[in-house]
Amino acid sequence: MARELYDVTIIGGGPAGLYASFYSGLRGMKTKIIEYQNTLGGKVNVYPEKMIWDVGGQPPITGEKFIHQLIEQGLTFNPTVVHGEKIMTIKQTDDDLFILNDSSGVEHFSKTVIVAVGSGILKPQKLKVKDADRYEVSNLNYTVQSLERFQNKTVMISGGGNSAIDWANELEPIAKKVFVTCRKDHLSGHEAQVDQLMNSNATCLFNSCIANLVPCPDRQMIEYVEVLNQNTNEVEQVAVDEVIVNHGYEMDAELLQNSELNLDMVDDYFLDGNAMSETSVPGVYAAGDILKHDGKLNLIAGAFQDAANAVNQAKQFISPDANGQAMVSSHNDVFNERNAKIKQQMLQT
Ligand SMILES: Cc1cc2nc3c(=O)[nH]c(=O)nc-3n(C[C@H](O)[C@H](O)[C@H](O)COP(=O)(O)OP(=O)(O)OC[C@H]3O[C@@H](n4cnc5c(N)ncnc54)[C@H](O)[C@@H]3O)c2cc1C
Repeated sequence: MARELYDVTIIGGGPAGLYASFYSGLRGMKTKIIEYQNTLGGKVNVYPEKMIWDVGGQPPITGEKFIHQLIEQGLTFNPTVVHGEKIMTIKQTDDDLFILNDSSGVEHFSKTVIVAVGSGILKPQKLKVKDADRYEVSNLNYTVQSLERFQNKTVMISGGGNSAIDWANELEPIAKKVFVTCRKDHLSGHEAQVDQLMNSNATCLFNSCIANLVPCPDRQMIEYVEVLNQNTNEVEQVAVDEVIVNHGYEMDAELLQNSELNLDMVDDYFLDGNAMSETSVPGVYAAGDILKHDGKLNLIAGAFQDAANAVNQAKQFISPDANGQAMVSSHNDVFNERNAKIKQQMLQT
């Protein structure tokens, strides 16, 4: 089969990858996105019912609606989308093209690459307690797919980071009672969220962890959680309806470790880049959670800026005379026809 060459291939279809796809279309680049999951949206799929408040100009919106908007925008210029394939390696040819090998053995050819793999393939860190996996089909949760499930329930959340705090704050007003068990003597999250939680009716059990899950008589569900206080060695039994575990994600670093490129890394996982989204390999750019640089903003808003910078760099890598930045969208010819249509619709309503 003849190889089809793309200007840019984006690995990862989360917020960074989808915005990069929009922006590269805006810059007239032939674009492909390759996503391991069968759905786009990245990590936001972990929190479809959480309200997102901190994307500029965007009123509070659920994760699910936000994903729809991201996808609609990301596919504006009809990029090629490959679902359900994991990119295993990236290599560079003698004529300075990139070949990306996917898990089915297919090779993808590209002039530039944008790595937007976030925290890699999402694998939640499991609760390391005897028989925990048995309750994954009943009341042990690693994600919150529906708030309704927790309404008027007693919920034990294990974890002291941003995700655990976010879920505790989301669930506290609707649950009967929220407990948070945290190994440290403090919560490690954004100040406002920590303050909100500490001033709520949720009970935070510090210096403690889940030591044991006690099942109902039929052994199908967790009835009690045994919480161990690591300072006193006392064990408290808490009756629960649901348990949520937020111990972070295992980071799948295979792609960058297996690739035959001299990519500089941070902490053996992240790409050590700069504020222009460049990596140590010309032609390979990065955006979103995978990229570290001095001005990094670890939010969706930061992923968007990285993505636009990555695309602008990729454009100049291919065409050194191209502008360093795209024009603002209202001045961009590619939108003329679409703007006219939208204005016509506005006049008709
Ligand atoms: C519970 C929770 C709540 C959050 N709330 C907020 C919030 O309110 N506001 C905010 O701004 N941010 C929030 N965040 C952070 C935000 O979700 C991330 O910053 C954002 O998703 C990063 O986008 P990304 O595209 O870089 O990575 P991701 O969203 O992680 O997407 C990366 C994609 O790459 C794919 N991928 C990985 N490896 C490969 C491979 N080898 N081949 C093919 N595909 C691959 C993955 O499957 C994934 O779909 C929250 C995060 C969590 C966990």
